[in-house]
Amino acid sequence: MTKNLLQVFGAKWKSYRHRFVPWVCLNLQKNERTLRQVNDHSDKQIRDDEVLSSLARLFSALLRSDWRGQSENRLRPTSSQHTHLTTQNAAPAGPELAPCDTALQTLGFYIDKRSSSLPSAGTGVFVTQGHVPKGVVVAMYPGTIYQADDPILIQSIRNPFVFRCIDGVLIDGNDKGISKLVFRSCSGRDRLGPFRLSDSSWLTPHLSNPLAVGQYVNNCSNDKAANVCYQEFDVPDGFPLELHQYFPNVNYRPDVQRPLRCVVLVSLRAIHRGEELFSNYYTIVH
Ligand SMILES: C[S@@+](CC[C@H](N)C(=O)[O-])C[C@H]1O[C@@H](n2cnc3c(N)ncnc32)[C@H](O)[C@@H]1O
Repeated sequence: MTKNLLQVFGAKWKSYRHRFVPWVCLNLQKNERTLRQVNDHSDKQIRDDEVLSSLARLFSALLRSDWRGQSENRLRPTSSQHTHLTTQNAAPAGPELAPCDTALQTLGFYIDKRSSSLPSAGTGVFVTQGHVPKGVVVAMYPGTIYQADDPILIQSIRNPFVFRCIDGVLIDGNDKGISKLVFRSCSGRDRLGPFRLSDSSWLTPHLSNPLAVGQYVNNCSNDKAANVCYQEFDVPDGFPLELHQYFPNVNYRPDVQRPLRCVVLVSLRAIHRGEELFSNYYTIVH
């Protein structure tokens, strides 16, 4: 009986401790070494231009394979608009492919949510097809972007999916409840003519951008070392307009005078098919 109670308490504690401030502070000290190692090596695991070109390659492939798509009411530019805005990355329409197959073809791997390999950790993210090389973008952290002074109190209550960037910008990656409603509403609001500027399909079981599951990556432990790290970047003005529809992020405030903040997860080593992704919740490289 006492053993059972201890087991239940232990499981509850393991899933709650990441939100318990004294525990976080203790572990920040423990994790300083990891942070310094990353910073000593170079400020970022991979350069911003590598992140952007990898995303542009995937998004272009998704657009091509979804060109005649019947999957959802995604707005597409007319052919004349596309000719006008097209980039070197956006080649003509290709054969229709499911987004996961497009990811596999373009990046050489595919990730998906599954029951975690850690007891009591709920859902995690796994490499389900292919092989991830070291130093590539593996996943994106979807969600609504709140500037440091935006109101987020109600959305943050009992919400383990709020990600804090170094400069205080927050990303709410919760795909349920009020967070879901807020993302949908902001995503529907922000359009430029026929173009959607963000992707809300991560709130459904059918993802248009298969990388948008980064909020489900679990924290590393003594047995399971981190194999991915978070890396922040801002989307530059020159990013092709027609590809914005695959960014799983949207600003909460419509009048934000700064580029869209995004967070990607970058591989720290080669990751093989069947392995679960683990990050360090207290290490961000910006
Ligand atoms: C951002 S969510 C990750 C997704 C989560 N596993 C789920 O199923 O919703 C963070 C929560 O996952 C759980 N978690 C993450 N890493 C864990 C670990 N190493 N051990 C136990 N629980 C963990 C904790 O409940 C934490 O508050």
